[in-house]
Amino acid sequence: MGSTEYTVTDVAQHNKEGDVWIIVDSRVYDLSKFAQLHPGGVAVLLVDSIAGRDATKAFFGLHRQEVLYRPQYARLQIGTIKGQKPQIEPLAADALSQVPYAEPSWLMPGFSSPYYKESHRRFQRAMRKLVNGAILPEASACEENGKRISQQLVEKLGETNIIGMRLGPGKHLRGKTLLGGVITPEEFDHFHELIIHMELARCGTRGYMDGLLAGGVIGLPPVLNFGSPELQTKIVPDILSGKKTICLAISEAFAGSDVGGMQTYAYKDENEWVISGTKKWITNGTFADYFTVGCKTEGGYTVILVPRSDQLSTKPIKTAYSATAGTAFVTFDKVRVPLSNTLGKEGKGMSVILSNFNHERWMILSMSLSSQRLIVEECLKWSQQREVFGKPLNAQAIVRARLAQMIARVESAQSWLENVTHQMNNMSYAEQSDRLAGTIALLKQYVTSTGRATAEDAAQIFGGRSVTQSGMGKLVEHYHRTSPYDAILGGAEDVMGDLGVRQALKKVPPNARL
Ligand code: HEM
Repeated sequence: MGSTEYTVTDVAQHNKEGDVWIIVDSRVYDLSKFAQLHPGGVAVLLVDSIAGRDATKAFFGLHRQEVLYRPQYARLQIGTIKGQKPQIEPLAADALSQVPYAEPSWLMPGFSSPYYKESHRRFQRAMRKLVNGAILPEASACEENGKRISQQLVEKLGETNIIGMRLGPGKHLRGKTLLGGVITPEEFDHFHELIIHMELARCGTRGYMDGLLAGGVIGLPPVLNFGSPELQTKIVPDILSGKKTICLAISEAFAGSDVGGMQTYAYKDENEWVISGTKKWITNGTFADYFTVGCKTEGGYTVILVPRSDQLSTKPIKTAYSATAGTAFVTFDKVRVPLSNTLGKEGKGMSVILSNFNHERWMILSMSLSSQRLIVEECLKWSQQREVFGKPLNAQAIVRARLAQMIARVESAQSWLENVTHQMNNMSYAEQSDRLAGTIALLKQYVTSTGRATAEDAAQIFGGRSVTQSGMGKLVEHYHRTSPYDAILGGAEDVMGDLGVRQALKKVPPNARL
């Protein structure tokens, strides 16, 4: 990157084929050789309004600013315009977006919140820095190439105790150093956990977010809540440190939201379970070392912890999102595990499975909402920088009307989510199962259905750019393609709505009358 200072007149001399300079945001670029390689073609760079001119507006109408920071393009900069300073700079790794509604209100200057304390602010800053520095680059690469999360990053998640924190507060965090010591285990609550989920989702890489050990967030709690102390001592430390991974295996081709339809069967042989059957859509299943498996057993259902073995095989399932999630079809062929691997009481597995759903759904909807907010930010920025019919896109009333709906959706869901999170902080696990299952189901339905409405609005605002996987609309394309996942995983949207209402109806007093 050159540091020479030029005048606008100097740049204007370089305005023909083989000798093209342009200005973008006070930086001078020599495109003479690059023009022939330009992905947008050479001709667009040679027109009178571009070659030798300030092309800032044209550039930002067609490219994301990150293009300028890619090393192969950054070196095209030969200097700057004398007396001018760049106005468009990348944000620092821990910085907050200044775009209204791009951050939840508790992070916006001048706003306060009854829920968040100083420890949450410290934690949020550290988490954002970690996500932008250590996670986002790998997330973007893996989302595209389909490779699983690197072992190096898994271990970093272990070392910072993010793996443990994503399970929520509890004794598994005792004595641990959280995110380099930025907060103590005693301070850690569900709002810190919410921050982790929401910061991670800002990567805008839905498949990778599942690949980032989401299987453990749903597969390990049954071990922590229902496994014997001996079993916990044997497997939990390795999982929390990132040496081993675990996933949850409940759904089957025979049973999705109707969990009771599962056919994977376990019978007892002396002091072992013998398990046969199949599981489908198992997140992280392609690489997990342990499987928390829902089985039909004599007289009911039982949840059993199953280590990977020769009798357990996994194969990848191709899905609409990235293979980095490790979505698997799992086959159990007379797999034998000790009876001591039972999680909870034999025959009482359904309550283990159902109570586990609340935290899973809360995590999914938190991440889904954060992804939705990212799309609101994309649309606010784009509607400002994109000019159509000689005016910014947001000069159109219909665009502003869509933005109004989008903002209202994320803000209302955020308030509801923070209320639910506050309740989680003040209820035991059993109380949450009893009192929050319906509310969380309704909130999940709300977030995922509004998410798809937002995806549609964003697609209209981005037009053709919303259907290409690179360029200006890449996050919108991704969200539009992957947001329906959240409406299915952890319980289909329609079932969520129904569950929420049925739970409420159960509690309508029999003597209630108008
Ligand atoms: C520093 C100067 C420039 C660099 C490094 C650059 C680089 C790129 C890259 C990498 C793409 C592929 C799409 C993407 O990744 O976003 C692209 C596309 C494009 N560029 Fe440039 N470009 C530059 C300047 C310009 C200018 C001044 C124009 C003015 C008209 C222009 C017009 C286009 C067009 C029309 C496309 C295709 C956009 C699309 O498919 O939606 N580029 N450019």
